[in-house]
Amino acid sequence: MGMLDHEYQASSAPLSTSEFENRLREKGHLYHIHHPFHIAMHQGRCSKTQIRAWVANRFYYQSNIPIKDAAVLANCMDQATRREWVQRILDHDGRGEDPGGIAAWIHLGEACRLSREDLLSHRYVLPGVRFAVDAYVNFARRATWQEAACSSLTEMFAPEIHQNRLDSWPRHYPWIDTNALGYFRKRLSEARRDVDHGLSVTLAHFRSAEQQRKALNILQFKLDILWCLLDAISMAYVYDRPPYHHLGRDQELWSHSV
Ligand SMILES: O=C(O)c1cc(C(=O)O)c2c(n1)C(=O)C(=O)c1cc(C(=O)O)[nH]c1-2
Repeated sequence: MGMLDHEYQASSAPLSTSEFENRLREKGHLYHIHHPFHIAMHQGRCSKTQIRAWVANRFYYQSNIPIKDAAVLANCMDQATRREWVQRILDHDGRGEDPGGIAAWIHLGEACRLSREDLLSHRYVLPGVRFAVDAYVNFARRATWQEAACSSLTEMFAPEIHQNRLDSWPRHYPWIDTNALGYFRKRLSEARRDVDHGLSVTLAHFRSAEQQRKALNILQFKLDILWCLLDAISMAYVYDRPPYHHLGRDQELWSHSV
């Protein structure tokens, strides 16, 4: 298992809270910010088709985050936690005057010349992306709410990736209206707030050495999901191996309706 070995070694002494937090944060070296597709995107090496493919596929993740958070609420008997957690659903679905994150992502899609219908139909969602995202939602359905809170902690590493996009996209992809990057701006503060809550739940709940190892493995599972998502996109749009490529294709984006 190479670099992951330490998570499986039996040890009975729990880490101190700060050591445990450090170990969770060290997982940042496996964040998808280091995936070759993301590096190419930040360096301006993505084609318009590759950007469109990423935006259309990532929309499936966006669409499922509120479903995932509703599953967390459904498993949580603690009213104080629900009061705080429900904000995550409102962040994405919006409320009152606030159109929310899903609407902001659709705006991004339209700026990339994808229609609302292209996004909402999920017609460009690759099977590998679907499976990875569904695994996250299904995990939140079956896990305890504290385990699900722990799985959201990849967001510790998200502000940096959103900031990178805000910094590099206007330079590299001037064909995308910068007003459409509002989603990334919005997430900078929302992700920090989510992490404060998710981290306090995780540090308080996972106390024994065994539980701490479990938490680290849950975080690894979530890192795997994000990494697999980009692997699926790379397979189709970098290596030109979309599903059923033996049939050939005559369109810009792979679509499940072919
Ligand atoms: O753009 C990204 O790289 C990225 C990563 C993640 C993440 O680390 O899970 C989230 C988001 N964005 C995001 O926008 C978002 O709303 C979000 C919610 C969650 C979660 O696990 O509850 N992760 C993420």
